[in-house]
Amino acid sequence: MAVFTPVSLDEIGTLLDDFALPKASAIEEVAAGTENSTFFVTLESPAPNGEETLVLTLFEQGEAEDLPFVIALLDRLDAQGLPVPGPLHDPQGEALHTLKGRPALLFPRLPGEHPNTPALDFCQQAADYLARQHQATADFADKDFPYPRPNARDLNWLEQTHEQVLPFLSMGLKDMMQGEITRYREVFDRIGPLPQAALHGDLFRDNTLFRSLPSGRRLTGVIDFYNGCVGERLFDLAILINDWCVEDDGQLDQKRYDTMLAAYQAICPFSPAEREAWPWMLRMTALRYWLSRLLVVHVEPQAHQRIAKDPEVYRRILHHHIRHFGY
Ligand SMILES: Nc1ncnc2c1ncn2[C@@H]1O[C@H](COP(=O)(O)OP(=O)(O)OP(=O)(O)O)[C@@H](O)[C@H]1O
Ligand SMILES: N[C@@H](CCO)C(=O)O
Repeated sequence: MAVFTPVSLDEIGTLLDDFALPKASAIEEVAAGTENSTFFVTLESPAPNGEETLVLTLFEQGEAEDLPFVIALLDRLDAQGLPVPGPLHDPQGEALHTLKGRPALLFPRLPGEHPNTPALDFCQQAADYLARQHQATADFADKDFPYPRPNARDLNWLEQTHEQVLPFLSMGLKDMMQGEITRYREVFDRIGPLPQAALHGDLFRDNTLFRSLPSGRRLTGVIDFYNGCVGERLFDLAILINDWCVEDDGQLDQKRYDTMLAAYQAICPFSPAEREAWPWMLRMTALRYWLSRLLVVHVEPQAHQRIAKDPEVYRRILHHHIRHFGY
């Protein structure tokens, strides 16, 4: 289940006219994805930039006010030559339109497949990409940057939200969650500010595309920037590593971990504060997903029609990090 708002060929025709694009010959609902309605749109003839298939996304989660940030971020990364779907702009320069009462964006369809097994060359390229994104967007954290979007899933959010899931946890897990959050506050207040940039905010394997080319397997797409925000670079790197380097039983794959840390730090070396914060950030982002998944399962299952992912996976990852990195 991924399309919450169906769209017909006639309905998309109006939108394509607004972008001065050729008509659509086919529209296909995309089955993956859990938050927005996504379609592949085949054009009758190639668009002026050569695209023959576009992606149409209708935003279902009421985040329209955040889309100018996402558009600015994708425009920047696209201009830097990073493998992201730069949103299409109409002849007036506007990317954001409305279709069926929903905010709508059109993107090029990037080639490639989501990687199931995170082979080392995939890990290296994903971490290299993330460092390049952070390097290209340090100015997004400037106070007067025109599109502010603070991290909505940071420590403040953990502190404010976690009580909602406590009734659904055993005594032991309740203590663990509360104890962890208290410790994060102590540690991060003591360490002080960390370098910031524009974050992807959710760089899981299923938000990347890879393709086999004559030159080898290449990262051809990074997608789903809707958790994009300004925040601490380490927060993004820890999300990446927790998904790419940890098995579902919570065990860390040391080779993948070393590969990703080395690839990231080749471009964005850790500051002393980041070195100290790193194991805590791995724990905090594991707890961030344990909590967000618990919220979807227990607190807000109907509110957003969202498809629940297993919170236990991230509970196990957090347990691993606590054992592995200690206090
Ligand atoms: N530009 C693109 N090029 C190729 N495929 C794309 C593109 N954008 C989206 N897709 C495909 O559509 C699927 C859903 O897109 P997306 O991840 O943005 O949706 P979502 O509902 O926000 O999902 P989730 O938050 O669960 O990852 C992706 O998994 C991918 O297969
Ligand atoms: N990547 C998220 C879902 C999309 O926000 C998760 O795995 O919980």
